[in-house]
Order: sequence, then structure tokens, then C-alpha cells
Amino acid sequence: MRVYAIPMRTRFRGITRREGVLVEGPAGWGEFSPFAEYGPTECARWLAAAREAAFEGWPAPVRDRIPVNVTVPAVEPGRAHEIVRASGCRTAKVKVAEPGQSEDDDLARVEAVRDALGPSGRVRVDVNGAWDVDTAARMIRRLDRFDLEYVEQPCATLEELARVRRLVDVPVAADESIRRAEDPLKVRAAEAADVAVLKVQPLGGVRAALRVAEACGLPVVVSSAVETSVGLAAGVALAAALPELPYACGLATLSLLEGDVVDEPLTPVDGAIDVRRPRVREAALARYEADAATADRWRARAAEAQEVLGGDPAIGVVR
Ligand SMILES: O=C(O)CCC(=O)c1ccccc1C(=O)O
Ligand SMILES: [Mg+2]
Repeated sequence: MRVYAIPMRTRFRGITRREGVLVEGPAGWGEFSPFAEYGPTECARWLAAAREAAFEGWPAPVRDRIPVNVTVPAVEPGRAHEIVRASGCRTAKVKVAEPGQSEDDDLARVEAVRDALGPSGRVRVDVNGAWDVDTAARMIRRLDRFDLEYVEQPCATLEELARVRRLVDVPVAADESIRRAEDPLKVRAAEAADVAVLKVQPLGGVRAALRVAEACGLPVVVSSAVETSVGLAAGVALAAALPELPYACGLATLSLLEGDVVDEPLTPVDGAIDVRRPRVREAALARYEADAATADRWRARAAEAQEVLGGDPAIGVVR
């Protein structure tokens, strides 16, 4: 088991350095990189995803390229424009409602992104649950001047999502309502979303995510948790195995990190990522090896998650 720490190029979710565990098994490398604030129960699913990658591998792909969106952090308009132009992607996901920023900041950023893509590009926004229902209805209408593909997690709760969905014409996507929910299938019953955003690690692996996709019956967008190419490969495997893939996926996040741990990183070319599993490169891993204190903290987190997960200690114990 190895622990990495990679600086972020752009601050994202308030973090400036991404950390996690990489583990090698007979099927390849797996990544365990739950966000800092997550406790052992939530982390157990992230560990199950790493175990699947390392000890089982993934279901067969049904496509060989995954269209992806460029992810635009809550940066100023000029920078947003540059990020979109440099990406080669035809779909952009724009972070809005960042603490400390104004509604006009969001409008200016989305306007810049629409300008960078031209009228044929697709623009979606991600609110990370920050708006109340009234703010959501008002802001979605204002932002739809720039023609929105969908709005991701405009409010925090399922009930609020369902109300927003009835108030506006723009489709609603659920992310945190699936990723952090006890029961990810409640989204369907609540009629709270038109699109399901699925992330492999929080859902406990590619197979678990495929089951959620099938049971929730909504079109799926596979998105990353801002991982190294080891973690991204699991997202790519999920996107490759889904029977339908009508939207671009949120897997173009490698550019948010300063570096990577593999020989050929999973970066998009012409707006799509090839379906493949890159090899970990020892020199790259050594470069981003965490210091001893960070590594100890991560070993403790993995051990706690393993405790929750239980199971056959001979299979998939992360050492
Ligand atoms: O979907 C994307 O474009 C990138 C991934 C992303 O936005 C994300 C990454 C880590 C944690 C949360 C989120 C999110 O979608 O809210
Ligand atoms: Mg999201």
C-alpha cells in the first residue's frame, strides 16, 4: 500500500492538495481517496471500490471512448474562458455558488464559458447543494440565458430538488443526493432528478454503481472524485460498461492536479478519454509519495474502513 500527496493546480472543494492510498492486487492498482471530512462508515464504500479494482477487475466495456466535460472551478471569467479553450471539450461543467462569491460572478463565469464554447457547446452548472428553492428557481432562469444542459444538485435535499424540478424547465441532476445518501434509490421515488451523477468510489465500486444505475432508471453521468489516473480508470470502466451513455462524463479532472502516478495519464483528447487502464509508474509514484505522518494517517483511515467492511481477510485486505 502506497500513499500519495499531489498538489492541486486550482483550488477545488476548498482543497489545495489531493491525497490518497494506492494499492496493488492481482487485478491491478486500486485507489482509496475519500475526502478528509468523511468518517469510517462512508469510507468503507470507497475502500470497497479500491478492493474491486485491485482484486477483481471490472465488467467488460461496451464502448472504447468516453466523451467528457471540462470542469471549470469557481475562477474568474478570463481564466474560465482559457480553461475551456485549452481543454478541447465540447461540454463544460461550471462550478457556481462558491462561498464568498456573488450571483453576478456566477453569471459572468457561465457567460465566459458559453462564449468559449460557441452556440453548439453544452454548458451545465454544479451548485453542490448551495441554493434554497427560491434562489435556485431565480438563478436557473437567469443562467439559462446561456442555455443550460442541466443543473447539478441545485439544493441540498431531495424534497428541494423535486420542487425545483417542477419550477424550472432546465433538467435537474442529482449528485450528493446519491453519493452521500443512505439509499441512493430514493432519488427515483422522490421524482427529484432527470439525471443521476454516479461516482465509483463513494458508491463502492464499478459493479455497485452499475446496480445503482440500473435500479434508479435515470440517464447516468459518471463523474470523478478528483483522483489520480488509477481512480479515474475505475470511472472510465463504469462509463464504458453502462448500456447507455447519453451525456459527457465528468472524468476530465486530471488537469486539476499538478501531476499523476501513471505512464500514460487518462487525459482527454478531442473531448474524449480512451477506455484503457494505465500502468502505475514507479518514478511518478515516488515523486508524489506522502511524508511519513500523512502516510500514517492514511493507513489508519484505511484500517478503520476495512474494519467496517469486514469480509474475508484473505481476499482484498489492503496492506
Ligand atoms: O464532474 C466533474 O466534472 C468533475 C468532478 C466534480 O465536479 C467533483 C469532484 C469531487 C467532488 C465533487 C464533485 C462534484 O461533482 O460535485
Ligand atoms: Mg457535483
